[in-house]
Amino acid sequence: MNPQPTSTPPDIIRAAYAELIVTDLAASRAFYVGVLGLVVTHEDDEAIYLRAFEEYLHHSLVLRLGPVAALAALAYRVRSQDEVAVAADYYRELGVRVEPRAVGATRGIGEAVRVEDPLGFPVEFFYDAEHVERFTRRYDVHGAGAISRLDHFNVMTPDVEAARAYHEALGFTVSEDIQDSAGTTYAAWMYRKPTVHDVALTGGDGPRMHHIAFATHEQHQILHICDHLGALRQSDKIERGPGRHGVSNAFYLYLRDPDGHRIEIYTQDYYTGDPDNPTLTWDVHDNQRRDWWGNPVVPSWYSEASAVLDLDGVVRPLVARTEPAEAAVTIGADGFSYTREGEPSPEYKLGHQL
Ligand SMILES: O=S(=O)(O)c1ccc(O)c(O)c1
Ligand SMILES: [Fe+2]
Repeated sequence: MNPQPTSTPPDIIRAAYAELIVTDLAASRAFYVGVLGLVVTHEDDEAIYLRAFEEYLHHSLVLRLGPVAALAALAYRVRSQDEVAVAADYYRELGVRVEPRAVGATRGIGEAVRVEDPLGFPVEFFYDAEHVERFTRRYDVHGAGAISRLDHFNVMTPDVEAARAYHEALGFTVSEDIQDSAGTTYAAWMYRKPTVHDVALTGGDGPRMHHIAFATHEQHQILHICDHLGALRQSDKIERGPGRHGVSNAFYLYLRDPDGHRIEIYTQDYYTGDPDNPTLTWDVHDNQRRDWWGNPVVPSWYSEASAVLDLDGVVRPLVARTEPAEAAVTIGADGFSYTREGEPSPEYKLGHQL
């Protein structure tokens, strides 16, 4: 693989949609439409095309029926239809698999290109897409848990530094990251749109999809989703949170869908659009980095993630992370995390699980 292509990278605007393989469309519909309130743009026996309320493109999420729950595509919108060809050339020079996609290969999407990126992820670049009704002001259909837009992808990959360099070459900028005193990077958040991230890199065995995140405008929408799941006696779909992130400052909730795909609902991160936006680096031992209130990260959040398909629909084999694992170093090996640097935290705030 050519690590540093000379050709121009595609001009990526934002993380736009994800395509997930689910094993039971009805169960998935009950979750994504019945609980999360996403709008159905189109549905048939094979797939459901969903959008968040502020999305005017055909969809923010495709749920496609299949035998194995997995990620089928992460799709970025580029600035013009010409940028699709730029993307194809860039990835051909990278020496990875490039598959042009005809108009309608994905319902509602025009001529596009899908690649197997250097990290092993199936990524689509598109511009032309069908415009549909934007439900921004359709308060008559917004539920109490109204989701406004897709915000970011979080991918699990063994070498975060290499993944960071690959995304920087694509024109992404790091807003925040987590490192240790030896310079190991455990996670990084990178953006094209002027918010904290379009993609986050989580160190771990990969390629795996850690989560897809949707944004709401306010905390009460996230709290309603929790209450709604409680009313359905489906509180087991709540994996982590609600809480306040240290990184990004967002108020967050992590859910697991009927297939175990992790979905984050997220609100109140911040603007990053000036050219000199400062990068914030967190110490991996800072107990407030992942939850500003110091609440522990549940072990499954570090260890579990969705399988990823190649462009033939085959699950990608995993590459093991060789650098230290965050879950091991924050409260394990050296036995400490801190709320205030230099002061030991009490056991109950170290996040040990019973
Ligand atoms: O848990 S972290 O505060 O590191 C975090 C920050 C932003 C995110 O989108 C996320 O998934 C996780
Ligand atoms: Fe996230």
